[in-house]
Amino acid sequence: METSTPPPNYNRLQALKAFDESKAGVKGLVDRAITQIPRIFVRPAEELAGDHPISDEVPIPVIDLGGGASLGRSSVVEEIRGAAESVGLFQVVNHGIPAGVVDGMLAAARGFHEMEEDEKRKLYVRGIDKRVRFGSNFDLYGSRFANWRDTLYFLMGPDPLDPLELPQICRDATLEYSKQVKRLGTTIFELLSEALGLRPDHLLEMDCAKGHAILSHYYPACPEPELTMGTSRHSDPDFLTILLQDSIGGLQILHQNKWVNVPPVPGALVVNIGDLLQLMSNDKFKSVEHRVLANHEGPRLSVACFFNLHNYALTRILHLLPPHFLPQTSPPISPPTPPPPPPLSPPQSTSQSPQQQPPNPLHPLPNTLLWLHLPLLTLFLHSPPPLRFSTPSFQTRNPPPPSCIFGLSAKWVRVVSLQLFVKSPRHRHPFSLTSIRSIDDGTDEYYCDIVCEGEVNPKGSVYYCAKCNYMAHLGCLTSAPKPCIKFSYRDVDVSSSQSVNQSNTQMDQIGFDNGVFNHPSCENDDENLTKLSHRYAALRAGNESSEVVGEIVHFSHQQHPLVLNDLEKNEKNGVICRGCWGQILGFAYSCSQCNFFLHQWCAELPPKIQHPIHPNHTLTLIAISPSPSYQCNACSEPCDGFTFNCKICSFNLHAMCASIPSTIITGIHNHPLFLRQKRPYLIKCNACRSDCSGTVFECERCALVLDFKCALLPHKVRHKCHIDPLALTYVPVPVDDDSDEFYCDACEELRDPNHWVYYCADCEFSAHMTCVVSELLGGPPSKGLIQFDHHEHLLSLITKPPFNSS
Ligand SMILES: O=C(O)CCC(=O)C(=O)O
Ligand SMILES: [Fe+2]
Repeated sequence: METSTPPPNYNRLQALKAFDESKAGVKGLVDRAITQIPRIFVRPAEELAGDHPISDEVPIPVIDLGGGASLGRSSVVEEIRGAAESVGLFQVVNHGIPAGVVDGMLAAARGFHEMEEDEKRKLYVRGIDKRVRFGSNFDLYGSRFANWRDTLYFLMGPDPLDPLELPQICRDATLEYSKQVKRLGTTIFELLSEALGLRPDHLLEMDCAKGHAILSHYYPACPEPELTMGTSRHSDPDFLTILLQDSIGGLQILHQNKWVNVPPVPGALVVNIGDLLQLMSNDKFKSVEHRVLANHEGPRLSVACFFNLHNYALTRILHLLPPHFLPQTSPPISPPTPPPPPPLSPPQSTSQSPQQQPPNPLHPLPNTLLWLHLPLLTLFLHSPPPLRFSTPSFQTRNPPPPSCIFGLSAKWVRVVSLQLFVKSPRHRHPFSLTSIRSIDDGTDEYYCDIVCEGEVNPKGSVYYCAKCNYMAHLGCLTSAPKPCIKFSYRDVDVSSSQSVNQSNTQMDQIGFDNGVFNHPSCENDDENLTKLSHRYAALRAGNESSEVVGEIVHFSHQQHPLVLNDLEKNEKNGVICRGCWGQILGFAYSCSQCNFFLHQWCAELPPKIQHPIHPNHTLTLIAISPSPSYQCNACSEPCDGFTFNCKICSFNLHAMCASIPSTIITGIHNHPLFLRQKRPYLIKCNACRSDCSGTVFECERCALVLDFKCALLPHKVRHKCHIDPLALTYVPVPVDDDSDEFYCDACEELRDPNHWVYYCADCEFSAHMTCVVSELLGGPPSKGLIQFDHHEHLLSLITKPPFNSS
């Protein structure tokens, strides 16, 4: 085929750039009456060859939200649960959005896309900073082929969008549709919460419906539709999408390796689960891959509403307690009484009888974190929690951390890591929270060995004992008849005085060797871990509430007991933790005789952990002074303070680095990034282009690889070098630029155009990553102050005191 073999002088980048600079989108091409599609739109031959067959065998569920006379809320919840679990997509009718509003939205979208090119050009922008933008192929320079589609994008919330920012031609219709679709989204999140066995407001309380964006897609008629795509195969990187499509069709989902049509149903809206909800539900709900075919017929219009937090947040933890992990027969743990579910859609709803209520949730939410699950955690750009906790370890290395410490890994990391390790009376070894994917023992069926013997979802996570290759459903283990014992002392049964005495002996054996304090449990059987925890528990007075004052003997400061107290109340805020060198604000352990403080989280770190990036051996907690022989295998910085260590392999992880979730979603990239061990072959970080000598985060969909530190960089910062916020971005090289030299607008030195930059699209200002956040990257400190958009104060540097255990 002529179009599949590029002519010898074909310059793809130039062609992309020409299309981009026309700012007229695909509609602009069609208006010029082309008969062949430009080569940038042609799907590569190997992709065409590897495509899946099309099938209509699987009917797409159509769910009547009105319920009808005989259907109650519970059957709607059941239908939604079935669809979200099996297909990941369904259509809803009787959804409560009036036909006039829906039609008005489609007409308004069409009105915008069919305006004069000059009018649309005013909103044409590349980059993701604008809340209102028109464009074609937002990933133009990064995708393998361009899509036959233009898009108008509005970020409607969480912060309200000034209505005057919307183009007048579609303003009223979009505002009305946005309001109605948000209301529908709220209803669907309630139903989905119930489908997970949770209180109706659970997903709403986790801010799932807090932000949404409206994308109006325009798919012009295509002269060669078989050669391209309207929208390439993808899944949505949000919580949930509600899609309005016109009657042309072309949307398909990938189900059991076949492309299945999602036929337009009059009056229906399409709902699909996004990646975040799949993660949060521990893969119970499916974020289905989908695409849109190009078509001779056109234009096709669709309006997608993405429920997402967008760039609103800085760092936020999402945790969900998936009910399918809980045996149905388990007694409820102080279940709260769920509020009555709201009506589904105003006209048809009937009041619910008690029998129609969803089953009681089995757990109080969200105060217990028993089932908090590492791979479920999602990092968003979000305002940090109160500044009580220390910086991640790589920030606390050289140079020292900003004094007003924000948390890339703040409270949530601390909370999370306490839940990663559990000890159950049913098994002698501790269990660690592990993704099945990382176990990979050659089998493809997994069973709960410890409790129910039932099958385990191969895409989910379990509590896992690596020594015995035993696993248990998260819920099975944590809802075992006797409460399971978490490694943190606070959950340990304090009744066993015998254990306390035995652990005294262990405590006496703590050794000091080459600047390394060995945790007493290093050399001993795992069962001592429990005993040690018992000792902590026995020493502690009071109960779980934050008012408690507890006392422990800590392995890193054996000479005196440490007492837990509120430094804020005692006006001692701002002291430094000897475990992680972060500032302490609020609760901490302190020694009344020495100037020695530990964050509560640092003091309560588990003595041993099993970590997904070092699965073959247990890691032991040690406290060390900086030494070239101890380098963190995640961030590659020297270890200093509390470190998890494998003696056999000389493998180390800063306690903080060990606590970073193995799945993150950051504003830097649209898809989840997965924590992976260093590859056997040399691999370069896409952002800084340096060899990844440590652990990486990678996207399974885009072959994007970021080293540990770059992946955790803030997506957006405000820095003294530029007046507007800067976003961490890859900025494509302008091909028409005569000069082949590129400069950093902050330091005015040369920059490598292949490296990511902190970028302001409005001013085309680009700065080296290191110029903006040198503190985080371990380079020379940028002088003075730095501001991150998630923290209102400027951050300054403080000097770290030398490590000294007394
Ligand atoms: O246009 C469509 O039907 C689907 C659009 C879509 O998948 C998206 O916006 O993510
Ligand atoms: Fe999509």
